[in-house]
Amino acid sequence: MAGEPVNVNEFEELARQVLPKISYDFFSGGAEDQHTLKQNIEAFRRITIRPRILVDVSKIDMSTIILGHKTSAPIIVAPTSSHQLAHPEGEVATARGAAACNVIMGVAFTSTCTMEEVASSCKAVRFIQTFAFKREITANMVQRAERNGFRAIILTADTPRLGRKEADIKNKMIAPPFKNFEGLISTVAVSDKGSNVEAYAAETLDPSFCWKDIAWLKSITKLPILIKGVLTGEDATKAIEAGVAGIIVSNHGARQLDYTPATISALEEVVHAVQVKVPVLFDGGIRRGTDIFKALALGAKAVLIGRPVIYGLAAKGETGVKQVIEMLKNELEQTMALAGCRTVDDITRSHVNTETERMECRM
Ligand SMILES: Cc1cc2nc3c(=O)[nH]c(=O)nc-3n(C[C@H](O)[C@H](O)[C@H](O)COP(=O)(O)O)c2cc1C
Ligand SMILES: CC(C)CC(=O)C(=O)O
Repeated sequence: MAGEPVNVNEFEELARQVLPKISYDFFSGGAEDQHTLKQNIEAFRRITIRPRILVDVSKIDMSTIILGHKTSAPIIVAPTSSHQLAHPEGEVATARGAAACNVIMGVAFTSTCTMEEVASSCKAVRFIQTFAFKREITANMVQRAERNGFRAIILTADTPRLGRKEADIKNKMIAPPFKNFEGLISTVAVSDKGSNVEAYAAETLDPSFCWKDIAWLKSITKLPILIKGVLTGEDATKAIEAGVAGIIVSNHGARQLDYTPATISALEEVVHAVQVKVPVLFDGGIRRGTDIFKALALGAKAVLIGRPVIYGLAAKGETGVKQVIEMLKNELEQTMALAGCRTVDDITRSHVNTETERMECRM
């Protein structure tokens, strides 16, 4: 690619050039046929924007408040693992990039820098992400999150076991050391059969964890809990009953169950079930400011960005993370101006048309 990247897709190309194939495959891949992986992006293309003209857009304000924290834009860095496979400074560089843009940083417990290292590296508002781990691991995570100033817990609930990413199996992907587990689990044996990430999962996850166990998690922490991986109205209702502080509509970047819907197609069902009782956040396939605009129009309070941030990190470290977030912010600002929305609250359902409305027009 000639010259500097002008959009986040071009950062993916830069990352592909600098990363070893095994790492690029790990970051970019999805489960099995990767049908949902493609749909997460394709489904955005089927939504059109209904702009309004002659609105005073001389000043655009993208700021918003998420769980009481003011951010410069409705953008959160999604919790993703293994950042040192992308860049030696790992999650510390990512968090600094997020802090520079004044957006919230999601830190995966399966990070390659420790929670403590990330916490002391920058002033970003940080949320810690955990899986349904065995209880002793969760209890340790909660204590450390509270001690280190994390502001919320993201419970990723779509992973009772690991999705099958066939590229990782073929490549015999070796997970980097997940330092937060030190002292909590025995050293994970390297499997010669395929990805050793599975060995980690088997040793740490508790597949019997279910809705009633959220009461236990709530009993051991004062931090608000966001539940990540909700794709249906039924589960959104259960999440509200369980008393979560927010819901993240996500299919884990299409890395868990293939043939789940594109997340943007599942968003409205969840938003309707939630009835504004808690904020609904969204991730999966956001590559443009127009995608953020569409997700907000369909009811999301903010979006999480996964792979583009990793690609920025791989290409240029902290600077790349910052550039990716700034690009998305600039594109959102441009979209808001051209669609006639001065603030994020001005973006409404009537600013987009989905396939459903287009079908109705034809009838
Ligand atoms: C390489 C990679 C690692 C991930 N690791 C985690 C993780 O540790 N915990 C988690 O909840 N989600 C994880 N995710 C999912 C992201 O949080 C997010 O849901 C997804 O990346 C959003 O889709 P996008 O990549 O299209 O933006 C991971 C995603 C990727 C691509
Ligand atoms: C270590 C893995 C379980 C991280 C993850 O969630 C993923 O790779 O999708």
